[in-house]
Amino acid sequence: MVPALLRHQLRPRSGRSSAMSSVLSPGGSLRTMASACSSGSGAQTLPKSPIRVLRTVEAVRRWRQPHVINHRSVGLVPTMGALHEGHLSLIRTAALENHHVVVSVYVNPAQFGVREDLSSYPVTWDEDAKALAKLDRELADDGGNLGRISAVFAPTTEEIYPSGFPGQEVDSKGSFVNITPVGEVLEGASRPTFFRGVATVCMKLFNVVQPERVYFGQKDVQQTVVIRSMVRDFLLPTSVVIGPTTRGPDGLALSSRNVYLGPRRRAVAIVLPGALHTAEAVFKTAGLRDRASILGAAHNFVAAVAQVQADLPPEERVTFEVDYLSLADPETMQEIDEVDPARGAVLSGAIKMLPVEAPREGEDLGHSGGPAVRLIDNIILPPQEAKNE
Ligand SMILES: Nc1ncnc2c1ncn2[C@@H]1O[C@H](COP(=O)(O)OP(=O)(O)OP(=O)(O)O)[C@@H](O)[C@H]1O
Ligand SMILES: CC(C)(CO)[C@@H](O)C(=O)[O-]
Ligand code: BAL
Repeated sequence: MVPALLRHQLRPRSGRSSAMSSVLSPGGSLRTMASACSSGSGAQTLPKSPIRVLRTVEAVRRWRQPHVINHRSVGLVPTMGALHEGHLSLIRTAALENHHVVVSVYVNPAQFGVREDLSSYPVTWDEDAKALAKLDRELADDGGNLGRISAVFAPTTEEIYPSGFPGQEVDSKGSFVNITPVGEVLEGASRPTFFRGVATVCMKLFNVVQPERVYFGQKDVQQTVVIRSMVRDFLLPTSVVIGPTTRGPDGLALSSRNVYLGPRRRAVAIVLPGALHTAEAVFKTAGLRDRASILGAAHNFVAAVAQVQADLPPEERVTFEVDYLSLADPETMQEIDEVDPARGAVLSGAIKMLPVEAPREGEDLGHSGGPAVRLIDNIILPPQEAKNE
């Protein structure tokens, strides 16, 4: 059987870099968002655009109702804003397949650990609004699309968590959705409240928007497995569509958090896709299937890059730590010793780019002064077709 994750891969598109100019705090973003919207006909819209901005659960439900009656399909693209070409590619796919596309923009506190970057997470509402308006015009001009961006759902935390601010501690009480064991390994091991927060907010977004289809990026591969499991196990009436990872010209996966890197660390961050590609080649080109050979190649690649950096003077050097390099089953994300050709596998990794130890004068260290940045990436090793005898 071909695992579901692998059946939904789309062809990759290349992307632009994700430089974000205006960076505001989450609180500031809401004020900016409100003032950035025009409200000529009563409903708020993005500037110079027909895209509605819906801020409440009730407003989404009111907007949604006639589309249920008229059998118009809705595709939801959940995001945390700071939009880049990866997000836009998901929206393009959603517009091909649905009469209406809803993009949610919400930095969900429940998925950030207490010591994570909730307070500095990049918020670029003005740029996001412009990117969405521009994309919507592009979608309208292209006759091949079924729909356009009909609405942005940008709720407040009061709307999404009516019982109060969600707990960020592992033992917090509250109404949470837990998807285990898939949510406990890899990203879940490093970020113990992460998938609880993701599953909880996605359940809420799906309940509010009631989309026929939801769109997620392969960049966050374990998240796609968690969401698929949630949809299956809670019998949710929505289809999960996975879009390919959009990369910069250097091969680095686009990510809102790349803005933290600054040029020096960005140049070295490609160690992660490099390691995964090296491991992929062991499987694809050398034809080896065992864990030691595949992941050994990735670890050797990383060690070689780390050595090059260690030999540089501190004002040129970049340091990083490998969180994990993994070879896992595509349906469960559990580690495997050997790739089963009928199932394929997911090669994934996470690295922490450490702060620059000796900044040069005037050096651009990245957003928020260049804190440690955790980056993730993955490559799918697809199942091999059975040969016809
Ligand atoms: N490079 C990418 N290619 C395709 N999809 C992406 C890419 N980056 C993010 N996505 C998808 O966009 C959706 C929203 O992601 P999110 O807003 O967290 O952006 P992000 O770039 O992943 O941010 P972060 O840096 O916090 O991980 C998710 O489904 C995510 O997988
Ligand atoms: C799916 C998501 C929008 C939930 O907050 C987030 O985890 C993300 O952006 O990948
Ligand atoms: N794209 C995943 C969101 C997060 O890391 O919080």
